[in-house]
Amino acid sequence: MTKKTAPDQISARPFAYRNRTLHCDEASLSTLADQYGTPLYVYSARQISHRFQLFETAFANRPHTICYAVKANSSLAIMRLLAQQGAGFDIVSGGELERVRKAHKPVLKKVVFSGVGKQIWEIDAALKGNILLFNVESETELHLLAARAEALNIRARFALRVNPDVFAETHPYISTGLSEHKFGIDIKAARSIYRKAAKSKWLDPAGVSVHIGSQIRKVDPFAAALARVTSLIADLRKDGHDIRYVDAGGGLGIDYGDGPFNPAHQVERYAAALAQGLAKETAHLLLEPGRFIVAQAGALLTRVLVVKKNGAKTFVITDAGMNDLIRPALYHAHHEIIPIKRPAGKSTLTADIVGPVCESGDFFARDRVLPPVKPGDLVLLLDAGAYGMSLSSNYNSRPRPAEVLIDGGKSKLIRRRETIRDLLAPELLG
Ligand SMILES: Cc1ncc(COP(=O)(O)O)c(C=O)c1O
Ligand SMILES: N[C@@H](CCCC[NH3+])C(=O)O
Repeated sequence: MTKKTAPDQISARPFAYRNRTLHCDEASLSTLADQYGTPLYVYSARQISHRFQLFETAFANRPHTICYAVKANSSLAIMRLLAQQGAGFDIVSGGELERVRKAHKPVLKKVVFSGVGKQIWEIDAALKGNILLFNVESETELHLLAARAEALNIRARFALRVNPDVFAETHPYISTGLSEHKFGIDIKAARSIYRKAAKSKWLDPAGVSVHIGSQIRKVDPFAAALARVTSLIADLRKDGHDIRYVDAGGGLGIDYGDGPFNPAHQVERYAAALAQGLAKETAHLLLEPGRFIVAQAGALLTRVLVVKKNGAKTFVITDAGMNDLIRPALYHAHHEIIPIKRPAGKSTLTADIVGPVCESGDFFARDRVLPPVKPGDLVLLLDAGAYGMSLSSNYNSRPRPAEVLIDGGKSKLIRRRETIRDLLAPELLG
């Protein structure tokens, strides 16, 4: 088991040079590449636990449950690590529910279920698992939930996920809290929907939830969204509903650049903003952080296959591609890229770092200045622990990477590398 570390004792990233070789905590990345091959996702259990504890500490003064957002990194081993620390989970599918069951079954009672298109089999499985809360995103879903609850003779605790119409100042693809987005229910319509729902004995209006987007660095939008939710809760109480939970969603951002970043400070500012929005509201607070917990704890280790020039441009082609880490292609996201062997001199190369996939969008960085590299060298893409492996695919029939967790100086394989046989297994020649 990972020991709890005091918030100020560890740096924002677990990757650092020791004797000129990059390590993840005590493990040499060059040794890991030899042992497990590349591309390889590497995570620090210590950093994940540390981030979780930062959240616990920042919210220690009020009743709360941290429901880690499974979509950020759905590894069973990482989920188990977090469950052992007391985490609940935010899920968005029947598949993620099954992951919770497999990682640590008793934690089903700390699960909240979000998502705009829940299907009957998913609702049934969650009702039977007696999860904590359904975050309902439409009236259609509310009717379906009531019908399934009646069919199974299980009363459903629910929160409406309200859309507060607050701008989250993040990439448009990952902003969710404006009325133009598909997520949630217009906050102005919520009160009357709770009134209607309360007429069904199969529905328990137990909470209100909100989630305004992801990778949000400024904390004011969280305060604004929560203030609107708090005022709704006051109205719902006047209407006689027994609201016990307020779900503030996830979305706290990290620093993907090379500047200084103080995670403890960031989560404290976030907690203060939520406290401001909640004012005197004392309902049990649910939090759904994903990225903040796992992004910087993980990185993608890859080997350079080719260095080539096309006209004026230099390309560094690695054995990882956009199918392994799609964030740069999808959002033009920035990931720092560093060599595993610390460079001796000061000379540099300006190049596009790209994968082998047959798409021009298959890049990790464009016109990036980095120390000279040659085929066979290892490089590391930082901050890839969230929305890396969980967004990976088999495009170009490429088996997905293996994953290792570094814990107490030891490396544990937590997902073996896929094989071509794995890829072809579900297919039928017809
Ligand atoms: C409902 C919900 N909760 C939590 C999260 C986790 O967000 P993040 O990883 O930004 O903390 C997301 C993703 O944006 C989400 O859609
Ligand atoms: N996939 C996004 C985050 C999406 C959050 C999910 N609601 C990212 O990589 O940054």
